[in-house]
Amino acid sequence: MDRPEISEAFFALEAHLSDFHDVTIADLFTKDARRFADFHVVLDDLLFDFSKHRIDRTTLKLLLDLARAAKLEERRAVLFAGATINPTEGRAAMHMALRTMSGVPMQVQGRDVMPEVLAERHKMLAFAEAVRDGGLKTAAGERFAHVVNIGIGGSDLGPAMAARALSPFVAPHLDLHFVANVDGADLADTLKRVDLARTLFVVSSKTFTTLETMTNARAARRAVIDRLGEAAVPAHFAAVSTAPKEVAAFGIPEDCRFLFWDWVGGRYSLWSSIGLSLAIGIGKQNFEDFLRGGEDVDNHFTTTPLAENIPVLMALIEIWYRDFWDCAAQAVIPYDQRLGRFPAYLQQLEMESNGKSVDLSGAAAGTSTGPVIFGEPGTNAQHAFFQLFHQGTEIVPVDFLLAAEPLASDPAQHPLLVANCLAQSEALFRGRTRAEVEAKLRAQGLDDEAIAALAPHKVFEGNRPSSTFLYKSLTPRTLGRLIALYEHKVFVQSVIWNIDPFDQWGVELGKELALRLAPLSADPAADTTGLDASTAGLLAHLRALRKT
Ligand SMILES: O=P(O)(O)OC[C@H]1O[C@](O)(CO)[C@@H](O)[C@@H]1O
Repeated sequence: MDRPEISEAFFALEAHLSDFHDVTIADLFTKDARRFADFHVVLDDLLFDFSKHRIDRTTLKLLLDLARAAKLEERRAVLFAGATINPTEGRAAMHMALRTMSGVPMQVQGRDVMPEVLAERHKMLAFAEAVRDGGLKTAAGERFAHVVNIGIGGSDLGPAMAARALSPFVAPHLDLHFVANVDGADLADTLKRVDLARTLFVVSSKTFTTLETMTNARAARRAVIDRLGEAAVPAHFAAVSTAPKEVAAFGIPEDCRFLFWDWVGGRYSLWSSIGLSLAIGIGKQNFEDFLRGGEDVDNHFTTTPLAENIPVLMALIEIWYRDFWDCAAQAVIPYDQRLGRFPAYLQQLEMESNGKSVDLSGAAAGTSTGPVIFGEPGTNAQHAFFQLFHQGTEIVPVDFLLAAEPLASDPAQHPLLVANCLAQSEALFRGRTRAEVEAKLRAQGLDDEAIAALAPHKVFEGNRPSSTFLYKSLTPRTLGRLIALYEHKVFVQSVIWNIDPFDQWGVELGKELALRLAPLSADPAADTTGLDASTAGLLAHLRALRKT
């Protein structure tokens, strides 16, 4: 740690670790009757419980000292002022403007962007409504029944995740599909599920150059031409991009082109016209409610004291585990089936943002940065990898997400879901001691020898941390809130780690090498001299396999 501005706060936390050598989360609950009362925050109907953590009041104070030492409030002001917060790309990161409903001025590098944001939002939502209500027709004059979003990364994960999360709000006469992979199977399988004559393709790409998206878009265009004729293309394609010239060159008419701007990062773009396919599905009002959810969190993040600020607390607690307890992973487990793609969405948001090892000055970061994020819906995850959470040698902090009321599903099953979610977080921190295990086995009639053999396998160490997000139901507004909470968490962490969370240079090398290798993979006679031995060997074997 050679960052003078935060080293004192950092070393104080390091020293404080020893306070937990023989104190467990269960002990903290026993000692402090007010623990839940003081270790949760409410934002409207959403409750964030952070009481089941290896933290006490001193930890929180020291973590907040760390945040202040890193000048969190000042950096937050820079972010919201629309200044150049992403120096390696010379850009602002002003996705918050996209969910500003009031139209108050929002500056990007000194210019109010709200007029163009509102105009584009208006154009996109009017188009979405027209597709939805049948005002906009197919080439043959019919209503659209299928929308296929073609995009990858931030141009796919956001709308795909949200379309699934909000499926009860999607118009029943519309099916939303998402094609991302350059593996032709993705498009081929989707084309089997749609009626091409009633399908709108939305080509979503910030740059409109991404290999996967442009390959799939051209293939979809060929499919439309083969089946419906060239003249049908303008009626069956729309596009969302920051590159209007490239979109025009693809043959998409002006009224089906939707813009966003370079100050919107791909993984923050769901709030922009990239949400078009979602907006077609859920309609204008629900999409605006979704934006309101994001705006709720922007207001909370900018106006709430740090000690009660949910994204700040989320960030600091995760940093506590990452940098002081050496926890390399963080799980997100929605007990909400429709949030099934939320962990994948967060993987891009968090790992593309904070998966960095140099700081803003280009020097080694000096601390561990972003953890591995993963997750699956509960209860499925319980039957897959929770064994490791409970008894493995890794400590994996967990975020549980739970709705108080189900939407469009059998309410009789919901208490079981709730019980499982609460049971898991309780089991994780409480554990089961050797004495408890032995008493249980004895009650089952086992003798001493059998008890001695079995007991070690049945002990749960406990003291395993988790947070719980409990909300009324998974509405558009709730989803907007959840996403924005995680976005701002990522930003807070980047400030403490002093890294740029808005660039993603780490994905470039693989893209370059793929372009170099593509002709070698396509042409069996192409010269592989100069490749490393493994890559050359794999290509040779691939060529041999293709001949058999
Ligand atoms: O929207 P585009 O330009 O097609 O890019 C897709 C994705 O590719 C990345 O640039 C890197 O893989 C992501 O950040 C982005 O969301």
